[in-house]
Amino acid sequence: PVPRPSPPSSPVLSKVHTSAPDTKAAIDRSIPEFPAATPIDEDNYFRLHKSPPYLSQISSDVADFLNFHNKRHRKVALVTSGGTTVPLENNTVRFIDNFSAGTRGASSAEYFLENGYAVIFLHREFSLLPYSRHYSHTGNSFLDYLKLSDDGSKVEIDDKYQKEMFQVYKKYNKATKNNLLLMVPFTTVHQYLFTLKLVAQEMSVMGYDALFYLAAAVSDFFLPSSRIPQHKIQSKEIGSKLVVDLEPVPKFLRRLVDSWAPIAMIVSFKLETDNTILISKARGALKRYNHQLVIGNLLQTRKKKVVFVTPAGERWIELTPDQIKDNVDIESIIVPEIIKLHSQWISSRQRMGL
Ligand SMILES: CC(C)(COP(=O)(O)O)[C@@H](O)C(=O)NCCC(=O)N[C@@H](CSSC[C@H](N)C(=O)O)C(=O)O
Repeated sequence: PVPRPSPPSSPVLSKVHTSAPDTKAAIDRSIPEFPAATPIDEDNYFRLHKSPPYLSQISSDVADFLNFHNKRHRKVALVTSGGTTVPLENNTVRFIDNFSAGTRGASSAEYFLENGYAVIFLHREFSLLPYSRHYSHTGNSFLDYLKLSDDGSKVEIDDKYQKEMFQVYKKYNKATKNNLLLMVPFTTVHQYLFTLKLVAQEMSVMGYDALFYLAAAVSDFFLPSSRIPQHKIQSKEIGSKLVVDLEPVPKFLRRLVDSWAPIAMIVSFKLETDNTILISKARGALKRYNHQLVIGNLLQTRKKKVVFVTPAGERWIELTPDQIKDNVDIESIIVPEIIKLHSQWISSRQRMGL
């Protein structure tokens, strides 16, 4: 028997960082102008833009991770989380950001792990992470959870946090010790699209055991390499106003469903702020991309209710006042529902002999 590779002792962090501007991939005037969003030109985006320099590192981390879980017939969820940025200069001083704290993705990743899935967490670098989200970005410093020992000789966890932190740490420890969580960062929409395409294509080895859960807040417009200034835009040069001429981001969801991951189950999120258009926009996305589920949510109420939109119709999931009072994560209800749908998806494909 092939000796089992011993799992890494810490969450496999692709040893890459994405938040520093990649000034080397500077202006490339040789890249022709092209409208990025027409279906025919979508792949031009990938053909004509340079992929992030660290992608081969991520590719081997993902391949090892998938190989490890494929051998164990474990389902794998690709959870995307956080907002993508659109840099306005190559030496990025200004960028357009998409709102997302990363709660939806980080919390959902925990519930996928708790339900036996392995998770590739494709996340905005420095946004909320599974498990540590309970103690970061909370307005407190992590030092607020610590105290000095009675004899003052060392630091330890403050007693009032022991019980809850013990539960969180046990789950974190199980995920990391068993190589169940692979953390893959992005910052720009460019990095996100190249990495999503790479991971999606590698996940085809998982067949129907692959699930895509697209909670990242993805930019709809970007500044093509052919037009991005190299250095910080000088206000005196542009006079009183800055005019930014953006292109639509390639409709990657169409590429994901049609070509990168044609047999996996794909769940996307539709974010709106106007309740009167939420369901129609979610239905529109489902019809346009022909994937399995769109979860609609309003920015204002995203932590309390969401709507599942499938070809069969729509169904709201809403926390009760008691659940809100008890700080129940809505993802603790969403994720098991999705897992049920994933099992049904797999059996239906197997019944059809696909
Ligand atoms: C971002 C939130 C609201 C979570 O918030 P935090 O917990 O604070 O992180 C998430 O639930 C969500 O709606 N994510 C999806 C947001 C999004 O950008 N959705 C896109 C669909 S994916 S981008 C798809 C692209 N436009 C295309 O058509 O291919 C959209 O609404 O249009």
